[in-house]
Amino acid sequence: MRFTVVTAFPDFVEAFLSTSVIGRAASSGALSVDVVDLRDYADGDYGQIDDYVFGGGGMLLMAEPLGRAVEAARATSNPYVVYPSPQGAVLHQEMVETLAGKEHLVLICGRYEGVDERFTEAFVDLEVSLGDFVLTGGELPAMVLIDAVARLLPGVVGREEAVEEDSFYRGMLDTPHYTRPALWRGRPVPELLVGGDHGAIGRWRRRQAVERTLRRRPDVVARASMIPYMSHGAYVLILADGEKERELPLLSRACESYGVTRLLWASPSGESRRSAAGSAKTFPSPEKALRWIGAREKKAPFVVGLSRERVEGALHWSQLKRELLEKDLPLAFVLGPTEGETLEIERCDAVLQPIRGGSGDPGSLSSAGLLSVLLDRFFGWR
Ligand SMILES: C[S@@+](CC[C@H](N)C(=O)[O-])C[C@H]1O[C@@H](n2cnc3c(N)ncnc32)[C@H](O)[C@@H]1O
Repeated sequence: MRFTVVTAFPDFVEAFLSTSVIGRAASSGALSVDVVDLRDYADGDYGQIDDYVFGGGGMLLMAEPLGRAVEAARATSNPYVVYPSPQGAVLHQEMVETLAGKEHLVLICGRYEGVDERFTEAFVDLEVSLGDFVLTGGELPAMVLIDAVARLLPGVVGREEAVEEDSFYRGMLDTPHYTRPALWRGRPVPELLVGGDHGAIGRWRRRQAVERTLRRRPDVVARASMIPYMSHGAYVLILADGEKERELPLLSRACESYGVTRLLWASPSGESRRSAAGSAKTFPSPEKALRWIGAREKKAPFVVGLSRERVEGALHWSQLKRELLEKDLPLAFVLGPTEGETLEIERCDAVLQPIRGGSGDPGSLSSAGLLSVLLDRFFGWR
């Protein structure tokens, strides 16, 4: 992957490259960084790159030198141009992952009042902010972007799994970490971590990650997949009807894609539709299906109903997601019958608000469509 940093202060960026892990990765060839001096694209001997803001104010980087610098980068590739700016979208890990998929990033370092708006309109693909505060220049944000993107590239940081365990990689914050000594100023390391039971350590870490995310950044939970953090299985129970019977292969594929433990199929009328159920496990009634989950998990499942109609007390999915992570129980999503009959709410521990598209009509989505949206909200990650 290639980065081009366009800056009026190349020494600042060069110093970072000569000392950091990222700099070493650049010299080993894992990535390449060109630092471009904006003055090389200025007019005249003096190399003017900035001027006064029209209408009053401080200085601004001029559009022409910036435009020429990007055009020079474009002569060799088709780069994606990023302008770090306090007015951009606030940077987060998913954005970093998207940027890591580009072949060539050109990073434009603003200074003074920023850059001429016409340059942004004509050349910039994305404006990115580090947060709601103002720095003196874009060099630090450019270095932050290079660092965050580069550590996702193979061979840049030593142990690749470490990247996958970091905060936000799978949506949750990282677990707490400890090193020697095992007792420091009267504070011991959690005992389980010094024993060698890696299964128990894994479970403890996942639980810690969930608890600290719920405590510190509950907003992040909406973007995380629950599956890697659940101590029990996640089941989908379909209450059979004609539409779902036709859609069974799609329902089944959605469950597989999102890592559902088992798809269960129950006929509310009590008759067994074994022939229709395919890979799903068939039960003559929803109660029997839920009891089967309880016996398998050694704990009764938390039953969540999805209804197409508005039900009093129904929960928003993001609120329910936080509650489910807190409870850490086996989970059964129940997809109710399509028409007529409503899901028997008393069987459920919680009911979700209906999934609505822009038209506001949940009836226009197929059962497989509804299930996919539901699974993506709880088990997908962004
Ligand atoms: C002093 S700032 C300009 C601020 C600009 N007048 C404004 O209020 O939006 C100079 C440069 O620093 C960089 N910068 C400052 N704060 C930033 C932030 N929070 N995120 C990303 N870049 C930032 C930008 O490249 C910006 O052009």
